[in-house]
Amino acid sequence: MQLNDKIYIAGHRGMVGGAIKRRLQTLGYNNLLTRSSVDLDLRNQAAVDEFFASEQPDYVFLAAAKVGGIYANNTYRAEFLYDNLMMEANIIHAAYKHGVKKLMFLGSSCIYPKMAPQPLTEDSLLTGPLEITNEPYAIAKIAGIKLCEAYRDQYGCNFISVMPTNLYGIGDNYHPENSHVLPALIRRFHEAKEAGKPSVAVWGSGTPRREFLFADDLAAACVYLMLHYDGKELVNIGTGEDLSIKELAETVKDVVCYDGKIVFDASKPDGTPRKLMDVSKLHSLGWKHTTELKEGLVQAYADFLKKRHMAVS
Ligand SMILES: NC(=O)C1=CN([C@@H]2O[C@H](COP(=O)(O)OP(=O)(O)OC[C@H]3O[C@@H](n4cnc5c(N)ncnc54)[C@H](OP(=O)(O)O)[C@@H]3O)[C@@H](O)[C@H]2O)C=CC1
Ligand SMILES: C[C@H]1O[C@H](OP(=O)(O)OP(=O)(O)OC[C@H]2O[C@@H](n3cnc4c(=O)[nH]c(N)nc43)[C@H](O)[C@@H]2O)[C@@H](O)[C@@H](O)C1=O
Repeated sequence: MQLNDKIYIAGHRGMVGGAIKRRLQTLGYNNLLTRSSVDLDLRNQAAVDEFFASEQPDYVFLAAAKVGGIYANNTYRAEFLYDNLMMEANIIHAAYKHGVKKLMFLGSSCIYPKMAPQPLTEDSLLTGPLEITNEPYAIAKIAGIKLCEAYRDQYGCNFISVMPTNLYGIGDNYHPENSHVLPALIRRFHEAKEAGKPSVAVWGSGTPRREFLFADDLAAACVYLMLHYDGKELVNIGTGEDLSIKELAETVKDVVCYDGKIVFDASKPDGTPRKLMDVSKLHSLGWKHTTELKEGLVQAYADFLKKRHMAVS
């Protein structure tokens, strides 16, 4: 990937797309192509084809998707399947049709079977049933992986697939119901502190375990792999360390400086008991994360406060 190559970041306004854009600019890649969903609805095949025909990107980071936490995935099941299938199919086909040199598809750790041996290796894909709460999203992501593989097999396309673990950081989604656990807890502990509430409810039992990677670290991994990896096989991207939801809640409580109690709401789903990624392949390719959870949480909370202040001013 040369500095003057035209690089399309699908989903540049999102947490991951924004981090990839920052990373590319830091490295001197300034021929960047972006469109918001208002200007280009990626579910519209004709619009996507026309966009690729007129813009002719050389590289594509496919970070656009319908994304959310366990409640959103389990509530908007049709949208998570349809929107993600349409976006990925349209972009992957247009990339082939219009001669894109290389495309990176972003999947997710939820593609692996609910009870697969931990840590999750890339070859455990399709070896068992999926977690029900995010099965539509997972099926869409698996289809994206298979599309990239099939276009490589039939047309020789250099399309690679990476599987990020749970992510957080600058520009995260803090929606009270639809967000992922980490941003949800930042917001809930902050609002409880502001309101002087005696306790904060955390969904589920607190026993599931999750791995969290700072989004700017993910972006660095994505650019690194776009530059150095051309294989057909998946690459997991994570930290290789996890913690329980209870431990996460206690850490967020400390970062936000909330002094009330934590209570667990058993009426909410736990989801997958654990999804720790095996990142030995990523490490063997020469990349390792640098931002540890506590440091990333401090940066994420600062970003949350900045955006909140901007929203009310
Ligand atoms: N967040 C996480 O924990 C994880 C995320 N991932 C993957 O990383 C990628 C990015 O996730 P993340 O940044 O968190 O998600 P965000 O929700 O922050 O961003 C999603 C982006 O997709 C765009 N988008 C959604 N629907 C459409 C549409 N119909 N047409 C055009 N653009 C659309 C949005 O554009 P706009 O803002 O213009 O509307 C937005 O910029 C996704 O592929 C996701 O599956 C993988 C693992 C974990
Ligand atoms: C990245 C991955 O992320 C999603 O999977 P998930 O990791 O299960 O999603 P989550 O972050 O929403 O929840 C993790 C855990 O956290 C607990 N939990 C506690 N309190 C809150 C809470 O307030 N909000 C949420 N959302 N969860 C909470 C919750 O009960 C569960 O045990 C996939 O849908 C899919 O998007 C995907 O690929």
